[in-house]
Amino acid sequence: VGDQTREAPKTAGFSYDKWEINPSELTFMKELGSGQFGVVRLGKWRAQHQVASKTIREGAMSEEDFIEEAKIMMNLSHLNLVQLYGVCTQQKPIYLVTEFMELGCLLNYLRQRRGTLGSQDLLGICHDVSQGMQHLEQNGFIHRDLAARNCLVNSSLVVKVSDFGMTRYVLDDQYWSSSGAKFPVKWSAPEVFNFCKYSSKSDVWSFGVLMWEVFTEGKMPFEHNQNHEVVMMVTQGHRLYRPQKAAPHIYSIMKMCWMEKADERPSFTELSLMIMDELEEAD
Ligand SMILES: CNC(=O)Nc1cc(-c2cccc(-n3cnc4cc(C(C)(C)C)ccc4c3=O)c2C)cn(C)c1=O
Repeated sequence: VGDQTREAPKTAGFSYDKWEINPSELTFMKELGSGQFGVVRLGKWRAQHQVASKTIREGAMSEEDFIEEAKIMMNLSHLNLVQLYGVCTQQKPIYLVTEFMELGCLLNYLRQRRGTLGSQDLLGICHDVSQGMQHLEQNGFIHRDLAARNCLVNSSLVVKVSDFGMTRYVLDDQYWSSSGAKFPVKWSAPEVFNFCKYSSKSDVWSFGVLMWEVFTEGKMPFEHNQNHEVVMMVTQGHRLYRPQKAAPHIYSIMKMCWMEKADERPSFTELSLMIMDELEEAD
């Protein structure tokens, strides 16, 4: 009975030996939106598993490099990382199949629920993200575009980090050149917007900005400033203000993430523990 009888591995992929998914076992339903690589749809695998499938628009991604990396990404499995289940590369366009997150992106979730979330809820969101990022850090994996827009929420209100490492495969140079209009300057550490020096410590800087997004319930960082002004302000030592919903202790965690020197910023392991302490303290 083919691989039906062989239990699929508990880890990421559906298929047994390869990380290829047989497209004939996928059915597509409603469109979820479109991102950097193209349209994303809700789908079903073997008629019962809900999945998200990302169609990769021609010319949007350096596909060979990605397919090489995909095997590694599929081994990154954690409760707070959106699981990559497999790829369909035997036809054009190729598509990626991932875990489906019912409530969509964290940024919209925060904006839609503005005023309804207590600081414990907000802290719980930050803890989820720090746990996922700790797993990436432990595996020497850098996200490069951590922000509330790149996190997703499921129906159990678990927050997961999405599209980690994917910026390396974006072909749109408006996106990845630091002077490009789409470059995420407001989430970037100084060593990133100056020298494109990425590390887990530059992800920590972005995590501090994500905490600020969470505690402002989805505000745009430096909302009255353009990217080039933010580069100057941050270089001169200016930082985002304390959100009203963030107690001084919480704000001090954000500020640690924004230390100018990367090695003075905490690790995700330390961040996770500090946030856990704040969560328990309030209980
Ligand atoms: C209602 N539920 C849902 O909508 N659920 C879901 C929505 C999306 C979704 C829908 C449209 C666009 C994008 N999207 C957004 N930003 C992206 C950013 C990048 C980088 C490279 C710039 C970081 C790459 C791809 C994307 C991308 O595909 C996503 C993640 C993905 N998943 C798994 C869901 O469960």
